[in-house]
Amino acid sequence: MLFLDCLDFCIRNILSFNGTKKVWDCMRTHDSVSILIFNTSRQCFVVVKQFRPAVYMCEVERHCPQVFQNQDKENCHLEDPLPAVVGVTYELCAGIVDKPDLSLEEVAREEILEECGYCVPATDLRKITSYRSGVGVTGSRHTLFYAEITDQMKTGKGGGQPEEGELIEVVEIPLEDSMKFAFDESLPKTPGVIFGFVWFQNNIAPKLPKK
Ligand SMILES: O=c1ccn([C@@H]2O[C@H](COP(=O)(O)OP(=O)(O)O[C@H]3O[C@H](CO)[C@@H](O)[C@H](O)[C@H]3O)[C@@H](O)[C@H]2O)c(=O)[nH]1
Ligand SMILES: [Mg+2]
Repeated sequence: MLFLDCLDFCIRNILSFNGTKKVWDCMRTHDSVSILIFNTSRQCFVVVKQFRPAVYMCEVERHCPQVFQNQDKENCHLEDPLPAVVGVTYELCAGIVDKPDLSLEEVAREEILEECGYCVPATDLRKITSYRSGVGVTGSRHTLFYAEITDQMKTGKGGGQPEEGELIEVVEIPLEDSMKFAFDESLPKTPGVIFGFVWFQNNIAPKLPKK
């Protein structure tokens, strides 16, 4: 049931390519936004750390493949479950687009406030680009924004909405460490973090005042 909470529904589609019928699992999901947040007061990125059930289950399969081999049997459970930390990833602040009356910028503004605690006017958000996420299964559209913040814009603690089951840790990555962080494979992260940090190096870093 854990996964079903995140989905509208899951269907098996029968498609036809060149006369050959194919069966494909698809999920219908909402579009989404994420925001590359840079704190100009302290020259650091603001990202979030979050437990992701899907990441956790991949780690369970990697470390304990027998769990999936026995999944049809009753009493299929791990004697010694992996710690939750194996399912925690570094991500950009992000949210699903599930309020039809809000613009993408307004959805992004709300997520920055809820998850990271900074109050940013929607008009200050700069669209970087949009792309297709999860092309194998969902194919939904993801729009990436850039926001600059200062310490003075902090109005709350962030952390997400616990009543919706969100448990989010806000993490700051100093600019000088960001490229090492991006390519350190021991720190699990989304492609959006890597792309965002590299985009910043190409588009924003050259214009920063020299120290
Ligand atoms: O760096 C990132 C960060 C997020 N995403 C995607 O962006 C989408 C939306 O982000 P998410 O943080 O999952 O959405 P929220 O709206 O913040 O939270 C939703 O998802 C949470 C986690 O499942 C639930 O707890 C909430 O109730 C539900 O509103 C998801 O598909 C993520 O995979 C990326 O592609 N790259
Ligand atoms: Mg989120």
